[in-house]
Amino acid sequence: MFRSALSTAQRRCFSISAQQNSKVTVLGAAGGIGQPLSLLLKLNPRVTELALYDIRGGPGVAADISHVNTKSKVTGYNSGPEGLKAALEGAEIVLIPAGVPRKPGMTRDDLFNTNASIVRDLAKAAADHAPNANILVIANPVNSTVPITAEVFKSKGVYNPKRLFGVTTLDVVRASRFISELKGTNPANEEVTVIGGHSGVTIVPLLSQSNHPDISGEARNILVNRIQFGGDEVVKAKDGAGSATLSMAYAGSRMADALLRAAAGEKGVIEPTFVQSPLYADKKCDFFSSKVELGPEGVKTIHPIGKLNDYEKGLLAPALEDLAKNIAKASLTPNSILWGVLFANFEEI
Ligand SMILES: NC(=O)c1ccc[n+]([C@@H]2O[C@H](COP(=O)([O-])OP(=O)(O)OC[C@H]3O[C@@H](n4cnc5c(N)ncnc54)[C@H](O)[C@@H]3O)[C@@H](O)[C@H]2O)c1
Ligand SMILES: O=C(O)C[C@H](O)C(=O)O
Repeated sequence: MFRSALSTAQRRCFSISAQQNSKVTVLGAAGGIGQPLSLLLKLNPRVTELALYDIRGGPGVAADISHVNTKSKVTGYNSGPEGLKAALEGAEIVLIPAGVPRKPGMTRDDLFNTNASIVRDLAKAAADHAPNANILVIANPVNSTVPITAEVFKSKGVYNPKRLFGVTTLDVVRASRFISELKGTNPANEEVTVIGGHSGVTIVPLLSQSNHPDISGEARNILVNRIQFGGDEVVKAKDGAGSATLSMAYAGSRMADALLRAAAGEKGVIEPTFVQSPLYADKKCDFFSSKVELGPEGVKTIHPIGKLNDYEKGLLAPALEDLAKNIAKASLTPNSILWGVLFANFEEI
């Protein structure tokens, strides 16, 4: 079952005995996403050291995962600045699933007040102790937590837009699976470009660029809606016990693996991801998810969106409107989380 969930590229890489020395850090490692994500990273031979941090339970999860008989070293850290520093130092990749998940009836934006400060504080530690790492933000609302992370790194003078990623891989994973269910095909052969952001209408699947540009009418409406609101499907089914964790762990592990392969010199590694992007900067969307080619320096090339049909243009307009608001919120909220950054910097002087 595990095998069939892996992409061809991932299967290939998982069977390679890699020479890389790569420390990967998970912040929020004891959570619903953190635990299976850490397990999948333990199975990746490109990861040589796995550092697991959480405000509670990091060392326990690390002890458990460390018994899996792959070569990587696993370390777990207790809550606090010392543990955080040790977890981050020397990291090539830092994944941040730390944060509160949704309950039924909530939007991802409703998580802003809680998660913005969690991500801000972890980003501050990452800027201090792993300024050159690839930072992969999973915590919601991704449309806002990524710009917050950028502001924190800027305030520390270490911002490199090529190294900051909002993880939107789950949208692409869902699109591939849902279209394969509809068409009775193998999802491994179904690639659907998904652009925009990571919440509701900001998620824009480009079916016209998939293997099935013919899907239209009510079937298309239903499929697009399912891709846009796939997260709600899981939140509803979990009935108060959180949101997607296992599929997200798979998606996060796929994104981390793509960066590790690109760092090892593999060419043509392309993943959709939410990065600082020129594509719709004129619409106040300085961050945008699209196909991005990865390289040893992180972002190598942001691919153009390609041709959209009228239906997709109709999806993109409200997506850009919402996304611009989500991005602006990261710096414009009255009780600006950036005050926290400035205050913290002031305290250090
Ligand atoms: N990007 C995506 O596609 C995607 C998909 C699913 C979930 N998410 C988001 O990921 C986040 C985590 O979801 P989950 O289901 O794993 O939640 P969870 O509550 O199961 O786990 C969160 C973990 O974060 C830890 N944590 C909280 N504050 C912390 C801090 N300051 N430092 C370190 N660890 C801290 C908690 O102790 C907990 O173990 C949520 O915000 C959720 O909305 C994003
Ligand atoms: O839906 C959520 O809140 C979690 C995540 O963003 C998802 O898409 O599953």
